[in-house]
Amino acid sequence: MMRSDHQKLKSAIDDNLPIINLSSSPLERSEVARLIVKACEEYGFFKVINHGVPNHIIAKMEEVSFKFFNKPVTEKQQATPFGYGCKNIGFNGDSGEVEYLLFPTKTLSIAQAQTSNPISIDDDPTKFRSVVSSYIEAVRELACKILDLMAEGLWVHDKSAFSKLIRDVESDSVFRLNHYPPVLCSSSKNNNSINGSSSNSCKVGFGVHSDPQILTILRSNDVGGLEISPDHGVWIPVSPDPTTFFINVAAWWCKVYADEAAALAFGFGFDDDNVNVMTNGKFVSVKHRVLSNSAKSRMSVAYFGAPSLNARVTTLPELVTPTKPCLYRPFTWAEYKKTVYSLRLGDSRLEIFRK
Ligand SMILES: C=C1C[C@]23C[C@@]1(O)CC[C@H]2[C@@]12CC[C@H](O)[C@@](C)(C(=O)O1)[C@H]2[C@@H]3C(=O)O
Ligand SMILES: O=C(O)CCC(=O)C(=O)O
Ligand SMILES: [Fe+2]
Repeated sequence: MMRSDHQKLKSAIDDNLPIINLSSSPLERSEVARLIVKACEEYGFFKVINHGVPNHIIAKMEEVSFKFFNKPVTEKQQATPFGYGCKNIGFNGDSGEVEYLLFPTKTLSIAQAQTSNPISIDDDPTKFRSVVSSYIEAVRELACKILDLMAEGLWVHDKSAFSKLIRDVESDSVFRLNHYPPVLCSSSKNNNSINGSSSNSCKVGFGVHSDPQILTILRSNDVGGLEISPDHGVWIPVSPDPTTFFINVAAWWCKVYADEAAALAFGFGFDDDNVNVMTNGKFVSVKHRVLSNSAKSRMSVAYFGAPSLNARVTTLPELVTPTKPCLYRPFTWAEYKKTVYSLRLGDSRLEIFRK
């Protein structure tokens, strides 16, 4: 990372995370778009206020999550076609002090169709589905609003170029409810602690990773634990704020769209001193993790907006010039996803797609 970038980051950290106010007037829209792009450049992570998601939808979502995680394990395991998991994350040996419900958003329509096979997820199964459907619809709108502003801030010709990927009916978006039960921090050596050392260390709820989709819309209850690492070796605790949403930008999207978009928009070249995955396009995808709380349960809800499996991800034509060629070969979301799911949480995934 260049020295000036490093300093910029440090001063921004002291001022806390970027906060984007989405209730701006039409006149302020271009300024909001600029601030979003700046936040993506410096952190790949920001929080939004005045987001427009109705409080009652958020409150109901929290209520049904709480109710679900309070059920006996055997009941939670029967929550088909929704995928319940406990401690094991993914298929390659990652684990954490977390239980979760994870499913593609399309599952809801499948569940709707399976009326003969009721889902034991709520005393009233239709309530769970309708609460989750309304929540997903609302956060998808929020994601689209943000993606449109990003396109605007990057001077991309087609302002809906990004949002239309997740509006697609075949979108491969994913929804996840996480519950981190209270776990005592250990003062002895522990295999599942942050560093495995003998210091007073907290257990890992969700290990270090970056999210693979286009954009993540994350909300939690008022219990902390989430930490982000905008700079190697630096971990910043994110104060919980249940009235807001936290936004995470994914790495592949940054590379295929934003590398050149951001470079052109901000006058940075690809031949800067440190041409690498994270800084190449000046957008970053933040590494994050969750540490368990020793006294309270953390609950989080994440919507991971993704394109359809066969969406071909290429650089937008207006952003390619003879002197700013595309650095990565085009790939489909299916190809990228397959790679991601064959790897561990913290593994790096993008080099495979370099030209
Ligand atoms: C270990 C893994 C879990 C994960 C798939 C992966 O192979 C690597 C990425 C992980 C992640 C992180 C963000 C989301 O929570 C998630 C659903 C995703 O799309 O990628 C998870 C995957 C998972 O839990 O299955
Ligand atoms: O629980 C959280 O705050 C973060 C969860 C997360 O990073 C994820 O589900 O990918
Ligand atoms: Fe994540």
